[in-house]
Amino acid sequence: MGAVDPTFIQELEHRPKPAVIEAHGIPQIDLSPFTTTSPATTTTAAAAALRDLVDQIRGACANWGFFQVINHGVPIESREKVQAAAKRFFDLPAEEKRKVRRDEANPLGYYDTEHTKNVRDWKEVFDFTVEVPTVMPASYESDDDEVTEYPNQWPSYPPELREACEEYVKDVQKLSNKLLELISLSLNLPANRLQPFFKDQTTFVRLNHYPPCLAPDLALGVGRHKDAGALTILAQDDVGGLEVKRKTDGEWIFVKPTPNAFIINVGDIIQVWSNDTYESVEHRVRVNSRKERFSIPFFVNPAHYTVVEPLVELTNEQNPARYKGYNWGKFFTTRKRSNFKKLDVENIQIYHFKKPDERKLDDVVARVENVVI
Ligand SMILES: O=C(O)CCC(=O)C(=O)O
Ligand SMILES: [Fe+2]
Repeated sequence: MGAVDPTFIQELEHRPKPAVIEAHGIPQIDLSPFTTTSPATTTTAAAAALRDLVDQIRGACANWGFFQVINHGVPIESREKVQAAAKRFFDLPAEEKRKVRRDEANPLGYYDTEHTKNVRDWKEVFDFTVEVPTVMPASYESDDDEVTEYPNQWPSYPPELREACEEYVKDVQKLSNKLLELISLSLNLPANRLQPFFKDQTTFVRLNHYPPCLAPDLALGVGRHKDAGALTILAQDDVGGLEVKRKTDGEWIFVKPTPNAFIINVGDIIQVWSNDTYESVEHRVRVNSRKERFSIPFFVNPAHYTVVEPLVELTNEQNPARYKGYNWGKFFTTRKRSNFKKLDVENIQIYHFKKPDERKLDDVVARVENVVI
């Protein structure tokens, strides 16, 4: 990427601030009580440690929507292999990378012109799915029931990329299952309550590369957004750039990299399942004039046919469902469509499925905060 094209330039109010505010208090959670024992623990001490862990998860999800985990069980070598192979891939000439370029029919593979909220992101990506095959609706049209398979497009160079990614997803998948169990427990649900939604999961992994940028004050690596899926398990390198919008005061907070930790954020689907007990949090990525940066989000997404709606156990007469159900596959394909083409319309959001009374309230909040939800 050369000089800064106007398509990358953020509106004044969305540009990164020169002064970085570092995160103090983003919870760091030690998963060892859960990674070394199973949830069906027997000893009293282990049971108490698990209860404490579930309390920490509840607090982090409710107050931040965002936390880091350590002692998560994913071997460091597994992550390092993907990072090294990703660097070799992104170092290739553009025409080589474009051999596995994504297109409208297959949104997996390489891509360098992604837009977030209609402004181009300063990044290039490589996407692949965890399940092979991954089944998705063939179109975003609500009356079209046809489905399609998304094939992964592995490059021939570097040859080790595919195996490194396949090993990595096996390890992160275990962490994903554990986190879903912990989140279920934290909502006072059985540990396996969310598991059935992921039988034919549409989980995918993205390798992000943010090249150095000549105008880090004007552009963003990824513009402000919330993750649409259930949960994101993010590995970031030691350069840093991720910023999270703090719930308490709306301030953008820099998430300082912690070696070998994963950053977990609650996505829109958990917000809906939990009927707003937990909220997905806006985040963005600033870029750097000198250093390139790599990150690897693992987007935990349910089966395409999942109707996403508040879980019945979490709603009652006093706390009625705040959302109408929506089809995950159709939601995803609608999003992809507007990513693909730079459409001058607002992207589909869970906000659009809020029940009328709730929506009115959100309109007021959005106006007060002056944000586009
Ligand atoms: O690179 C990062 O730190 C975050 C990337 C991100 O938010 C995304 O790809 O959805
Ligand atoms: Fe994100």
